[in-house]
Amino acid sequence: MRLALIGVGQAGGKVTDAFLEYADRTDSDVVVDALAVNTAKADLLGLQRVPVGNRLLIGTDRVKGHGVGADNELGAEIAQADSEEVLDAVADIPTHEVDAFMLVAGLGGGTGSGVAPYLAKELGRRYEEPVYGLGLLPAKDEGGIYVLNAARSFTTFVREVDNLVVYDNETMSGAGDSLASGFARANEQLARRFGVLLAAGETDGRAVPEQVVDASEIINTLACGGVSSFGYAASPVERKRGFFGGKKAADASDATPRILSTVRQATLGRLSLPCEITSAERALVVVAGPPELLSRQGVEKARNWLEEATGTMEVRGGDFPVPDADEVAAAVVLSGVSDVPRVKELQGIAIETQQSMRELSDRSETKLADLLSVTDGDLEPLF
Ligand SMILES: Nc1nc2c(ncn2[C@@H]2O[C@H](COP(=O)(O)OP(=O)(O)OP(=O)(O)O)[C@@H](O)[C@H]2O)c(=O)[nH]1
Repeated sequence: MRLALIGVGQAGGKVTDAFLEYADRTDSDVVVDALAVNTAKADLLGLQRVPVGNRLLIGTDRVKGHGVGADNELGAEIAQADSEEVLDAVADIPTHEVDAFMLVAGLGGGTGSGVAPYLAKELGRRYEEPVYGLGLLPAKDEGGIYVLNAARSFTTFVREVDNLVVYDNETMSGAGDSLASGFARANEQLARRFGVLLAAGETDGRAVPEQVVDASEIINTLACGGVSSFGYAASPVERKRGFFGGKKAADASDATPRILSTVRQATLGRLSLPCEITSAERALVVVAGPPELLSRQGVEKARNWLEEATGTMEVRGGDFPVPDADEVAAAVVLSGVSDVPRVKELQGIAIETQQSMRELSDRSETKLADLLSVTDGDLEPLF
């Protein structure tokens, strides 16, 4: 599947950069073109891969290139005022080569969270290709304003995209990491996991899959709309070196159980958005690895297992042979999930935050009035 990627806000831009880095590294052409949209000039300057001409600074008359400071209502206003600029840049993308648009945004901030849903709406109106969102939820310790932003943006974004794939920053591994290195690793993992899925149908002819997962399989999986979660797991393959240093074929005796256990791990392990898997409407599984380890029986068994585990009949799947790969990897998409405790939790905290912000603002007004009121005498303001 070939994407036009639009990273919005700081997180959106960084994840887009990571996708481009992955595509370069693996010599894959899953990203047809990529744009980065931001209200903060510094964030755009910090990007490494998005071409300079594809970095769009919007809202300069309102925020002078300094970002919206986690105010996603302002982000949404700027999107409404300046979206033409972005849509003009999208018009330069060769859309005949594009299977879908994907908007990437951190939902906790102000720019990505406010601008991405509006762009989704406009793209949906103008293009036939599906418009997907990749939304990043804030981790639990990020604070009330981020959670409130995320809850409001989530509701709007889901409504405007054909499917919202969610990555919860709470699932980021690496407790001892600095924030920057934690994000960098999470972004790299995101790009790799998506990369396997997207590249599966874009074979370069070096190794042809038995069951191809092409763009239409992904589009049909996501066509039920709503929210998606994805999982990934990999099992390392031991390989001996041949006489001339090349890699020998891997031992294929345990190919079927290996595929099955990797797919189970991808589904039951840490999902990008933890959810009740039986609430999924559709599912997709891609098994990637050295061709000699991609047994047809293994892929079929894995698909049957996924059907049973999720209780859905609509499970698509296939293989993605990668000669010389050092692992067998499984990428699983659970589409249209509806039992997601984390979203309910987020909404609960958001409502509380909203309420206390209102109370605090009312109280501050009264306190200021108290502070300014003079009891003994009269103080005239200057004008
Ligand atoms: N996964 C991931 N999440 C990130 C990254 N950077 C920031 N975030 C998350 O994104 C949210 C903040 O969004 P940003 O993208 O920084 O904010 P913004 O959209 O640029 O908006 P403003 O800074 O308010 O103008 C927080 O919830 C962070 O946890 C990143 O590189 N990767």
